[in-house]
Amino acid sequence: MPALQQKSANKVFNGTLTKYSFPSSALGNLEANLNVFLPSSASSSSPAPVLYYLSGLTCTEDNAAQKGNFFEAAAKEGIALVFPDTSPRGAKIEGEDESYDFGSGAGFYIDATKDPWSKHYKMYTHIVSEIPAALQEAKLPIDFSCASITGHSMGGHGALTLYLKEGDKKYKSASAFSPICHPTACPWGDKAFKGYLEGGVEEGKKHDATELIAGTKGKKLNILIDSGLGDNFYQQKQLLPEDFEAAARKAGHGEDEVQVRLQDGYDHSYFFISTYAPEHVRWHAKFLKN
Ligand SMILES: N[C@@H](CCC(=O)N[C@@H](CSC=O)C(=O)NCC(=O)O)C(=O)O
Repeated sequence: MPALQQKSANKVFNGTLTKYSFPSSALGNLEANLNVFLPSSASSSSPAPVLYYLSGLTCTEDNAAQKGNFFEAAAKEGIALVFPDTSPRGAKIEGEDESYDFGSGAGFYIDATKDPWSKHYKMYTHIVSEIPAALQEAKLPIDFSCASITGHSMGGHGALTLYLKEGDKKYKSASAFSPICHPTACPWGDKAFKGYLEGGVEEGKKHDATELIAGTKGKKLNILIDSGLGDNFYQQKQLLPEDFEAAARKAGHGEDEVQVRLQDGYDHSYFFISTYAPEHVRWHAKFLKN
C-alpha cells in the first residue's frame, strides 16, 4: 500500500486535523483525499476509537470538517474522525461532471459493476477496507477494531448500508443526518443504481437501507437518524425515513435499537448537521467506549 502524503495540518480543540492523499487502488489508482482528526488523548499506547463521516452529494472531504461542528465533542470524548471524499476525482469518464447527483461528488458508497464506471467507482471498498488499511499502515494512533459510522444524505445512505452490510464486527453503531433511506424508491437512487450497476435498481436493493433492515430480524442494532421536516429533499420524497422506520419496526427493532427523529423546521443544510453533530458524537461514544 503506497504511503499517505500529508497535505496540511491544523490544530483544533487541542487535537489535529490533517489532510492526506494517497494513490487509491480501489479508485483505479487515482489520488484520493481524506481528512483525519486525532484528539490530543490519542497515542500509540492509547489509540483512539474512530467515527467515519460520509458526506453528501457535491461534497469533498472538507465540507463536514469545515462546517459540521464535530470536533469539540470528538475531542472531549477522545474519538478520532475520518472524513473521506465522496467519489473518485478525474476518472475522465464521459458524463462524469455533467450533473450534481451522478459521477464526480456522487459515488453513492457502492462498488460500480457497470462499464465504464466499474474501473474507478469503487467507493464501498475504498471506505470499508482501503482507508483503514492506509491509516493503519501509517501507524496513526487509531483503534480500527473500535469504529462507528455516520453521514449526511447520500452519506447517510452510505453509513446505514455499510453498517447493515458489514455488521458490528466492523461498525459498532451507525447514525445519519437526513439520509437517503430508500434509494430504490427515490429519483436519486434510481439514477445512481441505473448508472453504476449492471443490474440497475434490482441490483441496487443490495445497497438499500430499507431493504437491508428488513433482513435483520433477531440482530441487535444501534441506529440513530435525524431528518428535518423543513428539508426540501424530504418534501420531494428523496429521503423516505418513514419507509426505513416502518421496515425496522416490522423486523422487530424498537426505539431502543432504531431511533428515527423528524426535527421540526430544519432543512437539509450543514446548519442542521451542526446542530445535532455533538449529540451524535456523544451517542456513538456510548458504543465506542464501553
Ligand atoms: N446542488 C444541488 C444540491 C446539492 C446538495 O444539497 N448537497 C448536499 C448533500 S445532498 C445529498 O446527498 C450537501 O451537503 N451540499 C454541500 C454543502 O456544503 O451544503 C441542488 O442544486 O439541488
